Amino acid sequence: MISVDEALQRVLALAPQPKPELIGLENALGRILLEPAVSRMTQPPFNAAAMDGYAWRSADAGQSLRIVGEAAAGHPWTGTAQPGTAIRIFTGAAVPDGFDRVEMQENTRREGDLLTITEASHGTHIRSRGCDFAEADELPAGRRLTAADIGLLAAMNVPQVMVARRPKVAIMASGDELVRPGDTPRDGQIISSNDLAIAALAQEVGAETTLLPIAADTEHSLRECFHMARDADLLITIGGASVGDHDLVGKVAAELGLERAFYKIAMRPGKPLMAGDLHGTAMLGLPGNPVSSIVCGKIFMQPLIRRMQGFTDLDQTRKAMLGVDLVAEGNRQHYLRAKLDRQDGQPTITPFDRQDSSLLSILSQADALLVRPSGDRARAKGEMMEYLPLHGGS
Ligand SMILES: Nc1nc2c(c(=O)[nH]1)N[C@H]1C(S)=C(S)[C@@H](COP(=O)(O)OP(=O)(O)OC[C@H]3O[C@@H](n4cnc5c(N)ncnc54)[C@H](O)[C@@H]3O)O[C@H]1N2
Ligand code: MOO
Repeated sequence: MISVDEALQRVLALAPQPKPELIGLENALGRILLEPAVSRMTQPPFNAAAMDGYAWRSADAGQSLRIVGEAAAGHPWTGTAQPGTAIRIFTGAAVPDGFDRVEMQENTRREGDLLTITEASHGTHIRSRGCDFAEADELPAGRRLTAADIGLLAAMNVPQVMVARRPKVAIMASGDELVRPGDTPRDGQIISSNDLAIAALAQEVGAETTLLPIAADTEHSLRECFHMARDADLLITIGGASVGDHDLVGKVAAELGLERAFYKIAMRPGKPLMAGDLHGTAMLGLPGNPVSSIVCGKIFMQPLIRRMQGFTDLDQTRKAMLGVDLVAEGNRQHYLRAKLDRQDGQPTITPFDRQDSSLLSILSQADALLVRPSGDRARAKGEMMEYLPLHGGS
C-alpha cells in the first residue's frame, strides 16, 4: 500500500495538458483562464466625476463662480476651463481639463448662473484616468474566474477568454444490486447513489459528466461499459474494486490495457482505490462503499479534474482546534467526518462518533474531513488539527 500523498502525485501525473477553448464572458464563471487576458481599455478612460455637483478650479477658492456649461455621463462638455468659472457635472461625467475639483451639490449654493461653494470637501471627488486599470494590464492565467473577474474583464473590453475545456468525465457504477433512484428495488437490491454523488463532485470543479449505464457484475457487461467511455478524458468506476469473487473492475481494466499507476493505498476509508491510464483516458477506480467513494472523489478526483484544467493551487487543507480527545490512529491515513463550529471564538472541529463507510447521512451532516496521518499519536482536545472542508467547489 502506498501513502495518500504518493497516490495523489501518481493520480495528478495522469492529467493530460489542458485543452484550450475560447468562450464568451457570459459562460465563463468558474472556468480556468489558460491565457492572460489583456485589457483593451484604460479605466476610467478619462478623469471622471465621483459626485453630482459642480466642477471648479481650486485656484478660484473663496470666489463666486460663473456656471458656463454642463457635463453628464456619456455627454462631455467641450469647452475649456477659464478662471472664475464652473460647470454643472454629474457622477460618471468626464471632468474637463483645467477643473481640478468636483464639489457635491449639497455643499454649494446656486443663484441663477452664480455658484458659491459653501463648504469644500477634503477630497477632489475626481477619479483620475486609469486609477482602476490601464490598457495592456493583464489578468494572469491559472485562476478560476469569479463573478468579480468577469466584471473586470467586461470593463477591460475583453468579451471572450481562453479557458480550459471542461474535462469530459464518464462515471460507471457497477454491481448487480444497484438500481436507479425512482426504480423499485427487488429483494437484495439498493439504490445506486455513488455515481450521482461523484458526478456532482466532478461538476463542482468544472467537469462535464456522463453517467454510464450501471454495469452488472460480469466481465462482458463491464467491458461494454468501459467501451462507452473511450472518448472521455477521465473514467471513474465505482465498486467492484476489492478482493471478492464479484470484484472484477481491476481484472477487466487490466485486460483492456490499463497501465496501472497503483492499487490500494494506506487510507481509511478508501483502501482499494486504483488508478491508471487506459489508452489516453485517465481512470480512477473508486471503492463501492458510499463514503469511501465520495472521500476518494474529494481527495483524488477533484484535484485531478482541476489539474486537467491547468489549476495549480490544489491544497485544500485548513486548520482548526480539536473539540474532543482522540485515541492513537492505525496504519492508514484516516479521514473522519466532522462538524465545524466555534468554541471560545476559535474554529473547532469535532468528529462524529459513527464513522462506518456506508453512512451517507453522517457525511451529509458533516462540514469537514478531519485528517489524521497514519500512526498519529493520541490527540487532546484543544490541539490544532488539519482538515479538508466539504461541500462546495473552488
Ligand atoms: N476481504 C475483504 N473484503 C473487503 C475489503 C478487504 O480489504 N478485504 N475491503 C473493504 C473495503 S475497505 C471496501 S471500501 C470495500 C470496497 O469494495 P468494492 O469497491 O469492491 O465495492 P463493492 O463490493 O462493489 O461495494 C461495497 C458496498 O458499497 C455498495 N455500493 C457499491 N456501489 C454503489 C453505488 N453506486 N451506490 C451505492 N452503494 C454502492 C455495495 O452495495 C456494497 O454494500 O470492500 C470491503 N471488503
Ligand atoms: O477503505 Mo473502505 O473504503 O474502509 O470502507
